[in-house]
Amino acid sequence: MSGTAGAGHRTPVLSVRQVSKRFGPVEALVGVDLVVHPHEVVALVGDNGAGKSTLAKVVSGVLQPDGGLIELGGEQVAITSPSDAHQAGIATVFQDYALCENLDVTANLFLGRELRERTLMRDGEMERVARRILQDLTSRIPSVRTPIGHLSAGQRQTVAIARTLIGSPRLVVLDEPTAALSVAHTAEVLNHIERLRELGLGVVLISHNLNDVRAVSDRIEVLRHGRNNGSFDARHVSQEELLAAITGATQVPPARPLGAVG
Ligand SMILES: Nc1ncnc2c1ncn2[C@@H]1O[C@H](COP(=O)(O)OP(=O)(O)OP(=O)(O)O)[C@@H](O)[C@H]1O
Repeated sequence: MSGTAGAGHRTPVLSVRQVSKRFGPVEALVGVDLVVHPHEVVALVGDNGAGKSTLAKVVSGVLQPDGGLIELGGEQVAITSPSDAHQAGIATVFQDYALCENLDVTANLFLGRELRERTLMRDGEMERVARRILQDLTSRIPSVRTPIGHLSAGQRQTVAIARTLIGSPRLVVLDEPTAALSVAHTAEVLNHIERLRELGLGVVLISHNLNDVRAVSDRIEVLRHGRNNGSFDARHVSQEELLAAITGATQVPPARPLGAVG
């Protein structure tokens, strides 16, 4: 168990320590830890209601944790809003993609962050950056001027992922990026995730699809009932071991509180 493939001794891009979040009587997260290094894809898996999306929302500033701490690049931060998260270099793709159908690829990539010279939009520059980002992802979208409404589900996911590369991201969080995609489109999205790793980013991949997760991640973190329930090197873990951790057939002992000794 436990692995940090490719992580070496570098400072983690993200360290979540003992984070908790409660919704009334529901303990969505209880003392959860999550560490992601540059050049590392960490998958977050777990059954329905395990707390995966809640953790993604805490890291991306959509929700505020009740306890625990978050470090970026080794420094403790308070991420009090999505715009805080963006400024800190955290980009998240939620399941709804949040794209505008009637706008083209370039306009969607820069939505709300358009490049301007005084009041004029720098269309040429935005198109140039859009083309470069799509190239970086080895995307097959034919033109950055294509309206989103004309793209396939897989291409829309590509645009949503490409959008994370606007600005200076260091961590990309993807919530179920291959749900509802065909086999071919899934392969394309997994390829984009590998490109994000090659570009040096840390990636958190939330997925129910264990085949996808094992294909692309370095490490797999299991959540169960809002708690960490196993950390696995993706190269060596078996499907059975993962399923056992997800379903609770194997359980990890409760984490020791921060600062505890002995
Ligand atoms: N806004 C909310 N209000 C109340 N309860 C919530 C809220 N968001 C999540 N929960 C509860 O918190 C727990 C964790 O939910 P979460 O969506 O994080 O799980 P998940 O692992 O992402 O599940 P799924 O795979 O089904 O999306 C669940 O019991 C869920 O019902």
